Amino acid sequence: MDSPEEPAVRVVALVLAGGVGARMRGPVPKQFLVVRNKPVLVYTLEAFQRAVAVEDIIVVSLPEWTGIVEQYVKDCGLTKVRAVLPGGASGFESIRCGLRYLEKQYSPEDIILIHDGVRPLLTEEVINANIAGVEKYGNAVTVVPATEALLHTDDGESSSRVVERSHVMRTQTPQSLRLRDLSLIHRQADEMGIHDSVATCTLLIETGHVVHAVAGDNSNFKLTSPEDVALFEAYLDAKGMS
Ligand SMILES: C[C@](O)(CO)[C@H](O)COP(=O)(O)O
Repeated sequence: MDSPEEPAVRVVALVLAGGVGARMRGPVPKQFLVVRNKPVLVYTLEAFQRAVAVEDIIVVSLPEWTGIVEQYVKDCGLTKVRAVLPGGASGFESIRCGLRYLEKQYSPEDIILIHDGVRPLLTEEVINANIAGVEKYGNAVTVVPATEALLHTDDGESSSRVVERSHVMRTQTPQSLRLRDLSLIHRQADEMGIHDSVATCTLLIETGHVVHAVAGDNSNFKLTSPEDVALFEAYLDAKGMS
């Protein structure tokens, strides 16, 4: 007798575009900055659109920009984008907004890749490494090694303690896990009185879980300050993407 077919696991990108980007000091939030005729966020969404394993993309945006994002989605043929949702006051809150939607639309076993909208040079290799990491370990956090000397500081001005760099991993995104585990850590955060956390990897640790690293790459950097735009343009030239 045939066994009943397992429903296929879907891979969903949850792209965060809800930050105001104060450090960029620009006229528009950094995810909407137009670089070589295209907003940064569109480059990021295109990386998931190209990735064969990714089925759906959900965008969480600054509330007043959702209409504009929907227009970009239409104009740029981003056919995998299923929803553009208004975000909250922090990354943590924006993930919550996404989570409420995901819990209604997807299955607990589906794999969610949480990614910063301002990391536009994400590769399919890193996306696939995240999916494989979730399948093998239950979660995957993209990291790169620390290559500089690292010093601990309490006051931001002086240090008397070296942090051994071989014990440090610099995190990037995607940070990925099954929907059921994303729901679980946010439920645990509520129970523990955690109202904010820097990232999904920090929330996993704060709620008592072990995170598993997968290799990112230096081109998957976060556009944070004005100099990063020049770096982004240099990468676009080097990769022949402009
Ligand atoms: C999630 C993150 O990109 C990991 O490096 C980072 O923590 C995001 O920080 P932000 O200040 O919310 O941009």
